Amino acid sequence: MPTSTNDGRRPSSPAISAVGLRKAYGDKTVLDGIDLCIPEGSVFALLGPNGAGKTTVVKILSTLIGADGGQAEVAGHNIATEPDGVRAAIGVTGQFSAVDGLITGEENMRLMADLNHLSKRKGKQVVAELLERFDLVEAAGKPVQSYSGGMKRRLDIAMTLVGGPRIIFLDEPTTGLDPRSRHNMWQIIRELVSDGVTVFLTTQYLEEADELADRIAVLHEGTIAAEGSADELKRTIPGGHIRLRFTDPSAYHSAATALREVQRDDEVLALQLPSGGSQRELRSVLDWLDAAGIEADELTVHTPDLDDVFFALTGNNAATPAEEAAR
Ligand SMILES: Nc1ncnc2c1ncn2[C@@H]1O[C@H](COP(=O)(O)OP(=O)(O)OP(=O)(O)O)[C@@H](O)[C@H]1O
Repeated sequence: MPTSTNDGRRPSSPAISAVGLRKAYGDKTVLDGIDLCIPEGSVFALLGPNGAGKTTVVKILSTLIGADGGQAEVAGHNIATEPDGVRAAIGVTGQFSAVDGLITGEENMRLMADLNHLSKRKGKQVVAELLERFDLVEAAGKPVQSYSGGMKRRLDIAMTLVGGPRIIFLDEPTTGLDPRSRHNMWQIIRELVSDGVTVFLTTQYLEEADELADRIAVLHEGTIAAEGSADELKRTIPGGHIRLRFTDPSAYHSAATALREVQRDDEVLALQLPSGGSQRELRSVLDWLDAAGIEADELTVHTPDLDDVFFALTGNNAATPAEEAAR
C-alpha cells in the first residue's frame, strides 16, 4: 500500500511487502501464507508466542534463508532474485548478531566499517559518531564480553548503523534487559524512526509493541491472525466499556434505572456500559445523558489491552510471551 507524503512528492512504495510467504521445516509448516505491507519510516511489530515463526520471517526477509513459497520485496528488491540489493539496504540485529565478544567495541565497529567498504577516514568518523551516540565511548576500548546486556545491544545496533541502512530488523531487541535498559532501547528505536529508518521488530513484550509500533501483526499457527494499530487491535475484542461515576445518589439511581445492559457498582456509585470505545458510541451515551438531564461526575473509556487481544487470538490457556520467557 503506497504511503502518502505531505510535501507533494509521489507516494513511496512500501519498505517491505510480502505475499503468501510459506516455509516448512520437514513436515512442520511454520509459515502458511504471510502477507505484509510496511510503509517506509514506520515501526512494524511482529508478535507471537514462542516458536510461532517470528525469527523465520526475519531470516527470510533478510535473505538469510529462502522461502518455500510466496514472494517479497525489501527496499524495492526481490528477496529471491536480488538478494544483494536487499542486503545492501538493510541492517539486522538480534539473535544472530555479528558482535564478537573477544575484541573491543571499537574493533567490532571498525570491522563493520571495513565490511561496508568505508574509507579509513570516513570509517573512523562514522565509528566515533556512533560510539558517542550510543554512549559507548568509555567502553570502546574494552572487550565486548565485559559489557552488560544493554551495552551489547547498543553496540549491536551501532554496528548495524555503520552501513547506513534504511531498513532495520530488530529481532527481540530487549529480551532479557532490565527495565531501564529496555526504556533506553525504546528511545534509541524512536530516534532511528525519527531519522526516517523503517523498523521491523519482533518482540515477546506486548507493552513494547504498544509503545513503539505503528502497526502490529500477531503471528499464530503460521498465519497473521490479526493486524492493525494497537488501538485497532484492542477494539477487535470484547471487554471495552464506558464507566460513569456519580457523586449524587439520585442521579446515579436515575441513570442505573434508565440505562439497559448496565453493570452497577452501588458502593462507589459507578455504572459500566459495554462499549467498543468508538466516538459514535461515546457520543450516543453523552447525548442520552444530556437528554435525560443527568450529569455524571466522571466518564472514562476503557479499552482492552494488548494482553487481552493476544489471549483472544492465540487461545486463553497460553501464557503471554513475556510470561513464557520468564519460565
Ligand atoms: N533450522 C530449523 N530446522 C527445523 N526447525 C526449525 C528450524 N528453525 C526453526 N525451526 C522451528 O520453526 C518454528 C519457528 O521458529 P522461530 O525461531 O521462527 O520462532 P520464533 O517465533 O522466533 O520463536 P522465539 O520467540 O522462541 O524465538 C519453531 O518450532 C522452531 O523449532
